[in-house]
Amino acid sequence: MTENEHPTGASGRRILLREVRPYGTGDPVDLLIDDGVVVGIGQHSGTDADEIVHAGGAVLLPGFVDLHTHLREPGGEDAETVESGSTAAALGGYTAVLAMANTDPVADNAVVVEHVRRRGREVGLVDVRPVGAVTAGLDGKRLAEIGSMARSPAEVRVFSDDGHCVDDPLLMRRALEYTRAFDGVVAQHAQDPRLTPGSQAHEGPNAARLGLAGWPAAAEESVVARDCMLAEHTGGSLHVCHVSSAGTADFLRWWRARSTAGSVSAEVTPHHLLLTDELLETYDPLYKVNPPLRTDEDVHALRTALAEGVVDCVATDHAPHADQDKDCEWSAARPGMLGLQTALSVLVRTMVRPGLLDWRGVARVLSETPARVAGLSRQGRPIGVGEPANLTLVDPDTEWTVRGAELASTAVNTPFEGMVLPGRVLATISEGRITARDGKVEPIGGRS
Ligand SMILES: NC(=O)N[C@@H](CC(=O)O)C(=O)O
Repeated sequence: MTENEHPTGASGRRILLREVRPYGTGDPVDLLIDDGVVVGIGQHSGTDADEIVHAGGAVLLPGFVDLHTHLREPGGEDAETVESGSTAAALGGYTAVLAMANTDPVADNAVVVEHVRRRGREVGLVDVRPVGAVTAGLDGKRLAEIGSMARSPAEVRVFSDDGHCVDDPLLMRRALEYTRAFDGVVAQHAQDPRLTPGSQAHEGPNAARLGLAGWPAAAEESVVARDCMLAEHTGGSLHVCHVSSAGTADFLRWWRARSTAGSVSAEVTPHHLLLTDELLETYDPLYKVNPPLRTDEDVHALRTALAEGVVDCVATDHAPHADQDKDCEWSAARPGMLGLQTALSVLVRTMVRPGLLDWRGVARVLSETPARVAGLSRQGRPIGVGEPANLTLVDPDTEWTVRGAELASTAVNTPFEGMVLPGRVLATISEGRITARDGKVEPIGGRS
């Protein structure tokens, strides 16, 4: 299948969205979709539609694209599968997700990435795009089969050792050079391992009080600075995963003002926009994550950087873990948090309600920029006639209580357990097919 075909299968149906507000502005309009494409925006009678969705003035956005999802298949199916993760993604408003390579076996060759892409198509709820590993077996020693993954039917464009840092500067340089040849991107988990041996939490007074080994922000900042320089030197494309510190944001601001070559994009996670290391007090491993939750000052710097476009997108780092890996003492627990079904709500709470981002800004950080970074030409498009119908309908006002057990993931490790958050996804439309509506995915059998 090529980029121009319909990854989740065009419906051939006519769907009328009644009374939607594209980007949350203006008077409500009706939007007509036919065979996967938006064919009309304005007033429509609805008499010739197969299906009508009454939106009541809800906000319409381009479908969300997650650059950083751990789907755990193959090898970690007790935490998540392509099917359960795709379900969570569709319910969270996503029409495409990039599936990280730290599976078992590692996605460092064409066979594994093709398997993941195929499973995504079989499930058919979101466009699942495998990320390829940068180094074989994520060992940081030699490059993975980057070219063969890029040329394979899985069409891999983003490469990452996420969970591990590509800390050898020569390998990082080679990866940036190599991926440049096919417009690829290296997504770096920036963490100097020599500065973070045995690290458990943000290095600061809270970790010290609890006797937890620290993960200093400098371990991230120094790698980001080095990699930006390597991107400029090689002309390659660097994507910085999960920016977590005020210092990284400051560096990127400075870098963007002076850089002349290469390309740098950066993501922040919803949890780093809301949560701080004060939560360590609970000693609850739900709050253990890599990079760690940091301070209030970092949270505010990250919000400002996202509003300014210095950090240019939001990615979930959705990291499901089975109960036995979270329901244990802090130091034995695996780092990571669920994120797909709460990302929009956390963004509404941290950025939209405080006036830091409007809905156009939300479309930019959740959809347009991630689609551009991933090279997905059918995603992150403007809402307009002739465009592919990858869309998300949002009720900005309704508040809901997060319950891990009610989320679609196999794992339940949400750090937002019990929190009341604003904003709900009413419906997700992928290539003209309703994939999620009113908190339920639409069965694939319902597709014509
Ligand atoms: N972000 C996380 O805390 N966890 C990630 C990998 C990682 O970055 O350690 C995971 O795969 O679980």
